[in-house]
Amino acid sequence: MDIIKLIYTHHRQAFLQMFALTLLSGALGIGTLSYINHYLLQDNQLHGGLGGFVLLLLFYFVAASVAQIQLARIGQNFIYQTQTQFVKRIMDSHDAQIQHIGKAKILASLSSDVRSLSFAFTRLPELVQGALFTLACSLYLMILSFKLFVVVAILMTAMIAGTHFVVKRHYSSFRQMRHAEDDIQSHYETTLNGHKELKLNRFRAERFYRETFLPQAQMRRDAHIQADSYHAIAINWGNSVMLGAVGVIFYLSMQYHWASLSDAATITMIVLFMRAPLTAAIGALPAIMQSQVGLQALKNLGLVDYQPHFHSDFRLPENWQRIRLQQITYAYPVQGGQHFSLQPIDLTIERGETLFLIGGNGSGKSTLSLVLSGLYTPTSGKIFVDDIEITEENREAYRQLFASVFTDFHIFEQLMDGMGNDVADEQISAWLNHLQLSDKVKIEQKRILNSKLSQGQRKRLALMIAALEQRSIMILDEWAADQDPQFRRVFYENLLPLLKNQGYTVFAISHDDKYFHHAQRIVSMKNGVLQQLDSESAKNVADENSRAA
Ligand SMILES: Nc1ncnc2c1ncn2[C@@H]1O[C@H](COP(=O)(O)OP(=O)(O)OP(=O)(O)O)[C@@H](O)[C@H]1O
Repeated sequence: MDIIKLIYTHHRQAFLQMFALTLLSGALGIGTLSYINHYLLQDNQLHGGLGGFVLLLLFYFVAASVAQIQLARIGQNFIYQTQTQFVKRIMDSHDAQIQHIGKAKILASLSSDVRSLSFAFTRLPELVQGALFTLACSLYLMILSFKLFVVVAILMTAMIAGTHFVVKRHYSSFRQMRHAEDDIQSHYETTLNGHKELKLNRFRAERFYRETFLPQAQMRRDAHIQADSYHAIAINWGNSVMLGAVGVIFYLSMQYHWASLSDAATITMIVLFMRAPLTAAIGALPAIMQSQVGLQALKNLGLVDYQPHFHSDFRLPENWQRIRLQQITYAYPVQGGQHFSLQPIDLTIERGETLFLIGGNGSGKSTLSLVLSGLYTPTSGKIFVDDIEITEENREAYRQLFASVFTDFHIFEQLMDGMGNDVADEQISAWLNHLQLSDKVKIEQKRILNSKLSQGQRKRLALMIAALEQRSIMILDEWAADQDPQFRRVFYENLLPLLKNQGYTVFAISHDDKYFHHAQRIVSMKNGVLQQLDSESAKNVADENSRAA
């Protein structure tokens, strides 16, 4: 199974430890049974054997407990590793891939697949223990009575074959369940993100609930019931065969003298002793199969492999002078028969300039800013920093030149500069002043304490966070769109010049034609085609866009 291979390849030490511990507790269990048969079931040895028996029992208790505790420790470490590595892999994956997969699928994987993998790992010892116990017990049985061993082996084969038959059906239920999980996660998100709309329109709420959500929830419930039913059948089939074996052993021993009474009692004990681990092994199968489905779902996400480091060794010159885009294109994957692509773009950005990108809705402005920042890898064309071409080796270092406020920005409460160091309190209060947030935002130990602000205020906070990073180039995607007219003016007339004076290169997407004269240079985007403009033609483009709107 892939899951066992994965654990063995990536967690070999833990797996071998677990195997050895399981073996030890199994061997001690069998040893105890053999002791009972050899000493306690023989009348003449009874007195001499009791002390040794107590010692052996004590040893079994201590060793089995230590093994179990150790197994729990290994299991929890595995869960910790799986969860933390998954989050790091999300961080390292390409932004375009994350957008393509979608939040709902990733969250479903985090909550369902990572958990099922971890759960399988903790159940794996039971499977291994069950298999080892069965093997060891069979060997011991063979020594006691070969004929009874053959009978038990036939019954066990029937049991395993029956279980296998049921388990195969079980697997398809898991695949159905996992499929429903993605949809349900996305419906949870819709319920929370669209809460206001659903509250205001109860008919929409009712239709969403009845027509979209309930069918998926029902499908998941039915698949669960089916899976649980198969599981119950497998367990009870196993139990029944084992109990049947006890009856058959006594019957054959008493009626046909295949074994003495004491051997029959020991064989029965062995069979009953085997029952618990074997039932546990069968019980572990669903978790292991579920993890197999989870493992496939995780693979399908296409995240990059786990890397422990955060930084590449590559550094670009801090005093770079120009960034040059040469024949850059970017094509989104085809969706519903349509797909947008940037046409070959040539653009040079000089260090320290303030450049505006304008254009109508859907023309490709945000796409270009994402390509420029290195978050999207161009489909074709080249990017140069001075004369250094940006490739896979230095793309990570290239991204470190940028700070941004995109339209879907996130506010991180911890304030830091672009190298991850604390920023001076004076710088923080200066930016709070510039952004007229001093009375609104409380900061303690370089942490923002109240980020529950209006949308316009949150965007000001995002600008402060980006500015404090002191990266050489700043991308602002329609930053002023949520600002009131007074602060919009402050932004264009005071803040942009301030950023320029502080040495920032600003790449701003803007629809505010009133302020176009504050740009040193304006470029316009139309249907993915980029055009350089003077401020007069920029005004004409803006007029055209507003007439079209
Ligand atoms: N993740 C995506 N997958 C596929 N197509 C996309 C994706 N994101 C955007 N697009 C398409 O790319 C085109 C350009 O989108 P983009 O967001 O770059 O436009 P924009 O100029 O920034 O628009 P706006 O002014 O409305 O923000 C749009 O037509 C859109 O349908």
